[in-house]
Amino acid sequence: MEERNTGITIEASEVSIRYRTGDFKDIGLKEWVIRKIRKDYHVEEFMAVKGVTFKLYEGDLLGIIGTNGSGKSTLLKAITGIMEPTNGYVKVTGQIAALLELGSGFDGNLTVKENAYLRGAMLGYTKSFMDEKYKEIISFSELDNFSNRPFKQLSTGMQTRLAFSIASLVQPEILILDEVLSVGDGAFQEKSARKMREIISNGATTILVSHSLEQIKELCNKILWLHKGEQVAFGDNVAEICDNYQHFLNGDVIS
Ligand SMILES: Nc1ncnc2c1ncn2[C@@H]1O[C@H](COP(=O)(O)OP(=O)(O)OP(=O)(O)O)[C@@H](O)[C@H]1O
Repeated sequence: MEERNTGITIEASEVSIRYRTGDFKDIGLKEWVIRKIRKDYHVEEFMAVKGVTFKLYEGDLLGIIGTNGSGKSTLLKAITGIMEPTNGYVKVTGQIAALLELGSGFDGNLTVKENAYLRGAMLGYTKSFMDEKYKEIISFSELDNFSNRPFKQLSTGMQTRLAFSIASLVQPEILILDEVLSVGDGAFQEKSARKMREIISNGATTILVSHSLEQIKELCNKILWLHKGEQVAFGDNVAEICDNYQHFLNGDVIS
């Protein structure tokens, strides 16, 4: 197949990501001194992602699958720039709207409205833009009656709806969603899937981490399967890779 070079929005090349635990900044000065004296100071290193390589083009919707701890969220952190790859590189062309850990970027004691503005500011939206869009956000997330309630009174599903509504408000060039669409109820899942399709049909590249193979098959045109940080498969044969993964989960032997 002819290689297209234009329109690449995300390129991951041999990306490996290492976590270090127990080092100085993790344990603090006092514990470090004690462990040094006891000759019990070790830094543990752990490769969470190992040599992942893929390219995405405008309009691609990549689904990432893999069992717990396979490195999906860690890879997203490298794509969004929260973490630097230890080896390899990630090149991103375009503005990213990412919905990673739920609740991060929210303050439980502030109201829903104040949190919407706070989150908006974190995504780079101005106050006047938020003034203009707030009604749309609150109505899309079906939280019209909760505007002045403290954020901590919202259920996890409600929090997700708010976060999704804010992140998807503008037309991002790249949309990254980590396990968030499964949290809302069925009706909201449908609505957010519709919204995602709208964003994608306008040319955005989307990455979706999901444990729902049905959702991946329905939405994605590309798929990446990670296992213990390794790339088991990447391609556009979404149904086939999902089936192989299902066999793997069932414990069947794959020929
Ligand atoms: N801050 C950290 N320090 C050390 N190890 C970490 C850290 N965060 C994650 N890990 C480890 O890295 C590996 C990959 O974690 P990651 O969260 O990327 O997996 P995941 O595929 O997103 O899992 P899940 O499906 O459970 O969300 C796991 O073994 C995890 O324990």
